[in-house]
Amino acid sequence: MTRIKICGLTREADVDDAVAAGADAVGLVLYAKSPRAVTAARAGELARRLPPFVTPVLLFVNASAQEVRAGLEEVPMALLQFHGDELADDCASFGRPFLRAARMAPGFDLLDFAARHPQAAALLLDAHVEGYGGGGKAFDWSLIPANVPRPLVLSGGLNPANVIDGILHVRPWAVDVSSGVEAAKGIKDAALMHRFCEAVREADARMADAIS
Ligand SMILES: O=C(O)c1ccccc1N[C@@H]1O[C@H](COP(=O)(O)O)[C@@H](O)[C@H]1O
Repeated sequence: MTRIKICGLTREADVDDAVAAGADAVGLVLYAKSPRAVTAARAGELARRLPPFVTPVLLFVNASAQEVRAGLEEVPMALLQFHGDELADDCASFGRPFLRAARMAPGFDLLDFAARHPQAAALLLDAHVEGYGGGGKAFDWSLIPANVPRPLVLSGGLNPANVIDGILHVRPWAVDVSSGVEAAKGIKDAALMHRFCEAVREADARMADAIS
């Protein structure tokens, strides 16, 4: 079953709608330059709405250790997502599992990147965009080598219309979406979140059919 993360939530209603749609994880962006940025305190408020078995993810871009710790004080059980130029040892220094974003572009060596980030729980594959992420841009999935030795989270420009193809092509552990389920930057659309999650389940059903 492909796990689903919906990222960039800023409002209580969007958190509730993401959970109702079937999200396994919700992302809270602690990066001041993002249009989806929330403060650590706000991330705490939003994360405390989550029911059991839905994971809060705190997203950072080149944050200081102090900023990461401030986020963890508010959301102690968070999974971390490092989406900038962070060093491997720094990502691992908080004693929490983390996703390490790789910025996919022609010539990028994902196998080398995986080897340089051995402690990452999973590699999150995003398109190389200005501003680090959340750009709504897909990358060429054929750039992903076979046998990357880590669970993969496919992201970058996913939406209800292309996520089935993405899953069937990449077979990731999870998918992550932000722009593709928004009514406006930082404002999620409940119907699009539902359609996205339904599409993921459809992809899973097609993969199960192909096996049987
Ligand atoms: O969401 C943001 O604003 C953001 C800012 C800086 C780095 C990452 C960000 N979001 C992540 O970007 C990818 C792709 O998002 P999209 O679906 O293409 O909009 C996703 O992993 C978000 O978690």
